[in-house]
Amino acid sequence: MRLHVVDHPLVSHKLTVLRDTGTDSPTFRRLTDELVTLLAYEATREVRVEPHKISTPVAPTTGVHLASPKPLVVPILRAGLGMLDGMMRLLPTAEVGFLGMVRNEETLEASTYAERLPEDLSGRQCYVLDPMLATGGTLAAAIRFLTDRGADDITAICLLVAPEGVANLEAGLQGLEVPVTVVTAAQDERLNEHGYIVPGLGDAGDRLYGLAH
Ligand SMILES: O=P(O)(O)OC[C@H]1O[C@H](OP(=O)(O)OP(=O)(O)O)[C@H](O)[C@@H]1O
Ligand SMILES: O=c1cc[nH]c(=O)[nH]1
Ligand SMILES: [Mg+2]
Repeated sequence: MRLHVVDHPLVSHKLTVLRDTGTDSPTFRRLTDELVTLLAYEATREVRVEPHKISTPVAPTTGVHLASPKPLVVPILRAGLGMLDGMMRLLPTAEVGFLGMVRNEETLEASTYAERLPEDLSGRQCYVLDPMLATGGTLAAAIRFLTDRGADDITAICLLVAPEGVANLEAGLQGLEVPVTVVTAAQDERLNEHGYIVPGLGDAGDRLYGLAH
């Protein structure tokens, strides 16, 4: 597994505002959207393209366009939904599949409550969207879903990751042939005793979609 921490002052600036307890839900949603677009630029560096002939007003030429089959974008509900528009801004013709997953806050085990993905993902590049990689249980389960259906290349975009979650994910993916990359704005210090990322930003789903404050 490859971990890519995007090192850019604008990413760090926006992330700092996002973390702040004083940032309200509308601002949190807007910053998430902006951050995802910046991360998506890095995450799509190896998106597959194929040659494409066009004519400019001056001359014929050969450029590229997205290869077929088109990439699949998979937001993990609920919090990953807040990342979808920022991703689709860069990949407007991608297909979108959905996974609904929730972590039990006592056991920290992830379970799946909704799934709407194409049956056959053979040869597909997949982009998984989830703001938080904490224990890594949710992302590991999502990646298994996709590879079980034939996905052959997976990139996850996470706003924040915890070192423990990265290590767990790496261990959980042992033996998997499919390349997996995680692109993130920051790797934080650790998890606390409740499985929350420290310093983190709190509960991403609540901050995106919970009661406004
Ligand atoms: O790495 P893990 O320890 O599995 O935790 C990370 C998961 O927890 C959060 O979702 P949550 O379960 O809170 O659901 P929500 O998006 O509906 O708030 C987050 O969006 C991740 O999906
Ligand atoms: O810090 C964390 C950990 C899991 N889920 C969140 O939303 N935040
Ligand atoms: Mg949550």
